[in-house]
Amino acid sequence: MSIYTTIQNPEETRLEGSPGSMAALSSLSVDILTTFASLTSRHPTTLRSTILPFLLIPRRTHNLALKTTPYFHRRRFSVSATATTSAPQTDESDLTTKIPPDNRIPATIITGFLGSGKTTLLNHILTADHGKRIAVIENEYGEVDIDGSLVAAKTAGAEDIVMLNNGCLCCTVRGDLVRMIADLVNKKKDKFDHIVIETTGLANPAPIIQTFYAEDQVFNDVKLDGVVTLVDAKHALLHLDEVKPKGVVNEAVEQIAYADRVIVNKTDLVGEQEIDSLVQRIRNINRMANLKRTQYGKVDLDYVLGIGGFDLERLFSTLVTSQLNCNIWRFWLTFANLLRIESAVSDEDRKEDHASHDHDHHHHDEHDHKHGISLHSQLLLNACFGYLLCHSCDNIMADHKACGCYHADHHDGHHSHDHTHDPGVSSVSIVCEGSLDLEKANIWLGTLLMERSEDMYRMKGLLSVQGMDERFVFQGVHDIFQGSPERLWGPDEPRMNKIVFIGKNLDAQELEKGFKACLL
Ligand SMILES: Nc1nc2c(ncn2[C@@H]2O[C@H](COP(=O)(O)OP(=O)(O)OP(=O)(O)O)[C@@H](O)[C@H]2O)c(=O)[nH]1
Repeated sequence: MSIYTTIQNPEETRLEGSPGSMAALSSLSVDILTTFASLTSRHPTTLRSTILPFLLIPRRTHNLALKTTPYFHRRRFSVSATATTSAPQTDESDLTTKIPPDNRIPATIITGFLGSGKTTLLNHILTADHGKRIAVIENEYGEVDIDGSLVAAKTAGAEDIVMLNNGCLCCTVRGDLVRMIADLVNKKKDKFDHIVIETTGLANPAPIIQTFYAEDQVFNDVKLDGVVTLVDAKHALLHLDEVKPKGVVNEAVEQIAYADRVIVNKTDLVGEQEIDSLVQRIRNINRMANLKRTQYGKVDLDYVLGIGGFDLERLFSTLVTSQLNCNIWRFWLTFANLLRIESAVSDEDRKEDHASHDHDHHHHDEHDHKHGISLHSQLLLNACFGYLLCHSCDNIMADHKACGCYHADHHDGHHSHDHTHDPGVSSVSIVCEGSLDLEKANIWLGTLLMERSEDMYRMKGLLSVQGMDERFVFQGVHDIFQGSPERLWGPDEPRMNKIVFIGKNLDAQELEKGFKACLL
């Protein structure tokens, strides 16, 4: 039998053609979800082509300002279900046992603000003894590839390292990511068991996550396993507290909001109290992710790989299990609520509300906070159901143009994505031959950072230093910088300097002039 329902409002759900008794409704809801869950896991494509298409087609209708209007699209849900009202469901029903395994390749997204320790964690994963064959996709913000060579140099573990340097994964090179994953799968499927994607430090993870559900080429072969977010214990608050202009995304907040696992890294650089207040701040943004404190990204690998954070089976079985005793009205209500993607990101009121909660639960912070469905799962449903969240105005809409805040600059065809990065933040890359006078370079950098360390988010370079046979790796995050010799220069290798600065209001000419003045 078919059930048709129109969701108008979470408080006002109407059923048509359904049996009248609550008991019947209750078992029906289970049947619907069983069907849904098994279809989801067994035939991801089938699910999308038989059920979701009905739901996927975005309609240019209303502008849904969730904060002010508790209104949802009128959307006709059609779900086929065998309404076996005679077989009563029990609380012990274990729906997950009916779900066959999902054999798609798992993918992990490593994200975190600039310099938080993503590459350090990646190297830890790649050099650890886990028996997994890992393909790596690296995305760098600057035009010059520094991380790629640092990862490649240190690892024997990676099956494949592919670089995406010509833009940010969350916007301009999303298409490249899709092609790259499709390429990896088509040509080397049997050569790796896991894909790890390191985003730039300025990536907004939401559109990257959506790629895993919106693109058939990816969805059919790869499943998103989890989002791991690194947080720099010393500098994170600086970025989390930064007030951005309306419509500009705060990437540091977004990265935490979408995490399954948060790693508070660099705890050696700060005291316990600072870490505690940072953890509290993180909890205000994301109460559901697991959290660990570390140095140099040293975490157990099962904390970051094989998380199962985005399993559709898990999501739907959570829904089912939580609804076993409830009637179908409540089921739809829950479902409707899931579509209500609430931006944890800029809701200062909620932050206040949870401050006391976080304080009370302080000692449990780093353990289990899974009392609900996480933001990424909401995003998953969001992706499945064809809604988009506009970060410019916090509206949910069926397509970009349906958003009331439609602006050509961020919704146009060339640069269409649902967020805008801070235009004041940019990168300056310098590539030049020659050898550096290390002492001069030290003085220049020291002065630069004394004057501008807040604005200087990240510096990294592969340098040729006078009198040194090795490449010199230079790393800087705000006021902390360090350098060390790496591998030997090759006999025929030109001694090129490559250095990238990322920060706010950077003056490219001034930086280039300063750097070149340190060359001999
Ligand atoms: N003191 C300290 N330094 C760390 C720790 N983890 C990483 N670092 C250093 O921090 C710097 C940045 O680390 P990366 O791993 O390159 O950071 P990232 O997030 O990949 O940087 P981007 O890709 O540029 O955003 C490097 O110099 C690391 O050695 C830590 O726990 N403590």
